[in-house]
Amino acid sequence: MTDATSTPDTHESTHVETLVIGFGKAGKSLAVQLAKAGRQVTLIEQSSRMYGGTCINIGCVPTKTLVHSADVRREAPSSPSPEEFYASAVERKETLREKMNAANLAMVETPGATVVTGRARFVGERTVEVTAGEDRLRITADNVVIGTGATPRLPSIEGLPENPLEDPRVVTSTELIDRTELPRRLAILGSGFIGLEFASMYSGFGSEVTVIGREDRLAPREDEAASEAIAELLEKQGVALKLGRTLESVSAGDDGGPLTLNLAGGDSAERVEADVLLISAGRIPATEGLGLAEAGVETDESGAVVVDSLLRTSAPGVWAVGDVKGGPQFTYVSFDDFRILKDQLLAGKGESGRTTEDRGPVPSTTFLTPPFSRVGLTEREARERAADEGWDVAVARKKVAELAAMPRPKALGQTDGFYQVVVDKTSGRILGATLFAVDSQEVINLVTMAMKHDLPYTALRDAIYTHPSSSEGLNELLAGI
Ligand SMILES: Cc1cc2nc3c(=O)[nH]c(=O)nc-3n(C[C@H](O)[C@H](O)[C@H](O)COP(=O)(O)OP(=O)(O)OC[C@H]3O[C@@H](n4cnc5c(N)ncnc54)[C@H](O)[C@@H]3O)c2cc1C
Ligand SMILES: NC(=O)c1ccc[n+]([C@@H]2O[C@H](COP(=O)([O-])OP(=O)(O)OC[C@H]3O[C@@H](n4cnc5c(N)ncnc54)[C@H](O)[C@@H]3O)[C@@H](O)[C@H]2O)c1
Repeated sequence: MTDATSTPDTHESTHVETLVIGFGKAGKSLAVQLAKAGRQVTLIEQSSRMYGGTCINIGCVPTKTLVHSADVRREAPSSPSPEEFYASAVERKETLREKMNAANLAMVETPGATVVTGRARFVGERTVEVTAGEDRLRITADNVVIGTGATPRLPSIEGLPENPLEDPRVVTSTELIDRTELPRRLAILGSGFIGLEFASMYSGFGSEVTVIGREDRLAPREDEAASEAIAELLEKQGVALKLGRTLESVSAGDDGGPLTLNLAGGDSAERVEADVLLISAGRIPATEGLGLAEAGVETDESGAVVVDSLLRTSAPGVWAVGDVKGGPQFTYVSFDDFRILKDQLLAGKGESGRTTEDRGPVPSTTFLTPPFSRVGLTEREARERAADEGWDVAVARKKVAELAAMPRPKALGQTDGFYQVVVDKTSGRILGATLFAVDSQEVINLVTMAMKHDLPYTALRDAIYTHPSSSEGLNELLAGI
């Protein structure tokens, strides 16, 4: 086999040192790093459209490209028409996706690394069969890394086909962002990361958006004030929220007309008409049909590959990285998994022996406008644990509009949201932060860094920040403690 992209040859078989299944963040980073270190690695990806994985093709980057376009539209809604604007935004997204896909492939096309395009399935211990059309390739390996990611959870919905995506009016995020027609009425089932980001984004593009959430409030793990602030923002953007509701059934008709969604819960049954229904009900580990039992790889009840803190599975010489192992589904977690594995596979080269326990607090951002960012504990969680931990919990909270010494949001005309930092006054320790503001996807990393390195809140309070910036709000906010 050569160091080039290939599709499987009929019934060929080969042995490699390291086999990586899935061209995602962890998989590709590992393949490149191993090859650079003079190792032989084969990377299998089921679709050329997915070179580079979920994040760059159907996830983070294309969606945030569209979020940006939607923000531009919100600012200047006059011309062209919403439909034309949206079609050009999708084209812009697609141009970037194609470039990034090609750049990712080029990055892996390096001596020592081989990309095989086909679907992998274990047929024995550290033995995989790759299928592409009629062709089959059997590969045995010393080390196997499973990085197949996750796929959308598709609940069965009365009135829709068993696979709801067979109805062209029903989509997941993957299909929706490829369509150049702007849905006039978009209903969204699920109010997690994708549900909220798409609600904000499509309202910006000009769709009439309805979110159906089964919990009584948005982001139910957050403090109530945060849930209320998110709801207020979305309603201000024109999004209709149907919370504490379940989708009982859909009257679909087969004339291609609108869907009627029948909701239960709340005070009374309700109907919502929609041209497109987006299902964003979570993503499940992509292990179906992977033959894990034949490889001796254990999975849990959700289908996730069970791993230890070194990401080792129950099968010797087999690891799992990224979304497929369950837990938080973020590109940066997948990248950290790569670090953990690199240390093991390059052992003896002065690497540090990182484990999942070394991660420290992991932040997140939901890309609303403005973005909603979180790290560590909420106020409620901190107060619940205060007695046991001996914390004297203090909370600094200010609306963005009231942070007098932070003019950047005012300069951008975007003063929605708030800053909140929760601390233990006795030790000065930062317990958590909720930043719902312009630039919060950046500022949250600053707070995370301080938490990871046990800096007291006074370090953030007394730091010198550039001006005008969104970090400097921490000077004023934390002075209030
Ligand atoms: C709409 C959306 C928006 C998101 N936005 C963000 C965000 O803003 N920030 C963030 O951090 N995260 C975001 N995420 C989550 C993030 O994309 C994932 O957590 C991350 O990409 C997972 O990477 P991974 O390494 O697990 O594998 P993936 O990148 O998912 O790659 C797995 C690859 O394996 C391939 N594969 C699967 N099965 C097989 C098989 N049997 N044989 C061969 N190949 C196979 C797949 O085709 C895929 O390319 C988003 C996700 C979605 C869906
Ligand atoms: N900005 C980001 O970092 C970002 C953006 C998008 C996606 N992601 C990642 O992608 C993953 C998938 O996103 P998601 O929004 O699909 O999942 P999610 O887990 O964030 O939210 C799922 C939502 O669907 C609801 N739900 C689950 N089952 C349901 C059912 N049967 N019927 C109705 N509702 C149901 C849940 O209550 C929840 O509100 C997330 O976990 C996240 O880690 C991250």
